[in-house]
Amino acid sequence: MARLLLVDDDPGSLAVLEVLLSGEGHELVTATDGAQALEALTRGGLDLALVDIGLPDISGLEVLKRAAAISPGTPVIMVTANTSVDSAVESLRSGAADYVAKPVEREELLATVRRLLELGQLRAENLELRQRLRSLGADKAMVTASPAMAQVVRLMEKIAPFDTTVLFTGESGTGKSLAARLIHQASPRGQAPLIKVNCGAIPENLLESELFGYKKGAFTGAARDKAGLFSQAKGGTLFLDEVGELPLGLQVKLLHAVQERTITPLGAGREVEVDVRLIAATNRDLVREVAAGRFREDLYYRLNVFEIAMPPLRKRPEDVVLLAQRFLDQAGVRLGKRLEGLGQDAMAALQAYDWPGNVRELENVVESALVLSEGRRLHLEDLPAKLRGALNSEEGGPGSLKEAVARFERSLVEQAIAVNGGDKEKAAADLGVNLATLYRKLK
Ligand SMILES: Nc1ncnc2c1ncn2[C@@H]1O[C@H](COP(=O)(O)OP(=O)(O)OP(=O)(O)O)[C@@H](O)[C@H]1O
Repeated sequence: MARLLLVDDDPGSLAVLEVLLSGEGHELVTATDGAQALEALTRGGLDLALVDIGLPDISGLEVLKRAAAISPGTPVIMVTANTSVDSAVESLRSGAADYVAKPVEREELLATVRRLLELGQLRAENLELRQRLRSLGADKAMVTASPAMAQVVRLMEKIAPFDTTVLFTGESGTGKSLAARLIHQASPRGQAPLIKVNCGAIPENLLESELFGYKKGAFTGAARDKAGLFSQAKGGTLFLDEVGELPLGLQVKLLHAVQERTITPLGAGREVEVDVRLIAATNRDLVREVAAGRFREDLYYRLNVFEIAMPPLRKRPEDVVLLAQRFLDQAGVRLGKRLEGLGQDAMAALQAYDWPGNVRELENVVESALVLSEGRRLHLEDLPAKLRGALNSEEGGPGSLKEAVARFERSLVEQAIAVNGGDKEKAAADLGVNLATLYRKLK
């Protein structure tokens, strides 16, 4: 049995909610304005709140926002007065767990309430899972030396435990897929499958049956039932990569699946429930795609409940050398050719380049350089011409290598000092130089 708070200033609407929920065996607490609602939330012990968006004193959205502070464990369903996408979207953005539109339909309401109560239970049982991303070490799997990436990891840690839909945006190769995997692993769904669909790579006519599955005889060649990716991801996470490439017709079907939490396999007479957390990624500007009529606005808002923008590599210079070192080690193990590390000249060149292909390009550059390398360390001559060019053209003219090396050394020293909490002696020890050298490099 759960305790539900129902908030509506109209006695008629309140009664409707009470009737709809009466058969479920929950304890119902009612409030007819914002002040009463906040009072009830402050008293606590509520598993769920249904809040009408239009209240006489403080708006439903305001109640929603304050509820997050007063009673963060109580998910809020907003009851929106009409079918206006705006207020629904605004609700989701302001932290509502979901919304239902008036007139409230029984099945939809009950399904939403049940889902959120189940989720709440999971949450309570798995509170310690919130810590898992940390102990799992996102920063071990992901290089995150830059402030921009540290911020991304903080967001990931916060949202991993919840079923919130996440949209990763960012250029190709910035690590969106890796981040999606880490969120999945750190979530309560981490032991269940993570299924990845590349929406741009599957031909349009196959995509629907891939996603939703089909029944035997649904079309010529359908010799037996086939579970779609939604079903394969049951209990786990469905990762929709390149979601911006999804054809419009399928966008409608995806929206339906996200909204109703049901899908209909091709040729099936009835809908089946889906139980997946959605993570989507795109390197397109979806706002522009919406404006151009290529992406449905309602789907965009459903996916964009929580957006994480992956910064391009050129915006996080602190990560470049660390990533290169990691890739050099990994490729070394894989190819059976271990090197001692990166030469100063190679480091400078890696830092001077602007990495249009981001981390993936860096990974490829390091691996090919490793294959070519003949020394104990990776050097400038092992790197592709585009990188050597970047280094030479940077300040134009001779002396630029020296400057680049100096700049790089300085950033390395600063990083070491930061890592050691400002302790220069420890930083010097880490870098294998004495204190005097460290001060000289800083100058
Ligand atoms: N911060 C990071 N630390 C370590 N490895 C990373 C990091 N970011 C990305 N990588 C690695 O770089 C490669 C590219 O990353 P990924 O495939 O996640 O990018 P993406 O943004 O999903 O690309 P696309 O949009 O093309 O699908 C992968 O091998 C990934 O493991």
